[in-house]
Amino acid sequence: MRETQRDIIRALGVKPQINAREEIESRIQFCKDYLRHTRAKGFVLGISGGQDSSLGGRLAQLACEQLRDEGHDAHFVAMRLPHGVQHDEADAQAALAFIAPDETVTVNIKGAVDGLVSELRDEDLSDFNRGNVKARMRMVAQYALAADRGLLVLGTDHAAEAVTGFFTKFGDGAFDLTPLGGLTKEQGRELMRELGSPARLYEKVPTADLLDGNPGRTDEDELGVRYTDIDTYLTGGDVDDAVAEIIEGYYARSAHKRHTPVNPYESWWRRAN
Ligand SMILES: Nc1ncnc2c1ncn2[C@@H]1O[C@H](COP(=O)(O)OP(=O)(O)OC[C@H]2O[C@@H]([n+]3cccc(C(=O)O)c3)[C@H](O)[C@@H]2O)[C@@H](O)[C@H]1O
Ligand SMILES: Nc1ncnc2c1ncn2[C@@H]1O[C@H](COP(=O)(O)OP(=O)(O)OP(=O)(O)O)[C@@H](O)[C@H]1O
Ligand SMILES: [Mg+2]
Repeated sequence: MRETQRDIIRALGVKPQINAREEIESRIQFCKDYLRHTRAKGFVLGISGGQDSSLGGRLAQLACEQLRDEGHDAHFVAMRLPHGVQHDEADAQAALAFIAPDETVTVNIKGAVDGLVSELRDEDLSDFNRGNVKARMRMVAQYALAADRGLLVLGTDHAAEAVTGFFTKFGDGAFDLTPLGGLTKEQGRELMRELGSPARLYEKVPTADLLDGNPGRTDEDELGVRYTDIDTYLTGGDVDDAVAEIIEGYYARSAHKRHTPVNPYESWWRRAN
């Protein structure tokens, strides 16, 4: 195994193999423990129709149900946050049916995104940068609801995204806790199967779906590397040197996304590439 590969695996806490049932139970327990520790009243999470939020949402719903059975207050709010009309709304509805959340709240973020972009008076804001505004607007919506209801905001960050920094800083990268930390994409899929999810939710091609000009653009197309290769790398397997170098390049460039913002007392960034 490459030395950098070993360091990354350790830093992200990836296990080469998992027992899906045990992972489900420990991650639900983590959500329950954290909620009780903070005395918050439950969780909120944006539900897109993709694998990650379907998994995170179902784990959160199960955690809240178990807490209620144990006599505690706990409530899960699934947030639908379409930008206008979502091309794969049917998948989002299938995700909601699978999660069976205590409550669903829908906020169309398009008006807020358009309003902000027009106030910026930057006619040339690229589709790419506008996409990151969408991800941050979803964060704003979730935190507004969380504050109003005394909830915590869940994230869906996991090892296969953390390694490349493939998330919007302070957008979907902003959350109070993520139950999926350390998992590869395939391990997430194993948990979905174990939870009895419909196949369409975990067989769906991953997409950030942030571009007006290219709806449903696949993550793999944008990244230039396949999740199967990222997963192989993260579980200690061999990938082509060229692939490993792409992954390690992403990891180095995105270090700032895996740290709290720097201040004059910090020096980690001086040792980073
Ligand atoms: N070295 C450094 N130290 C501290 N801060 C640094 C920095 N370099 C950039 N920055 C800051 O970071 C900003 C760039 O980061 P960011 O705003 O995140 O933007 P960026 O990384 O350029 O774009 C986000 C990427 O994540 C993908 N994404 C987003 C959302 C969801 C998903 C998904 O999988 O569903 C994927 C998206 O498709 C895109 O490729 C810069 O504008 C700058 O403010
Ligand atoms: N249209 C949307 N409605 C609600 N939440 C969204 C939407 N798009 C993105 N999100 C939120 O942003 C998170 C990051 O998106 P990401 O694409 O990584 O996850 P996903 O869509 O759940 O799964 P996948 O990565 O397989 O597409 C989602 O997990 C979800 O919480
Ligand atoms: Mg997605």
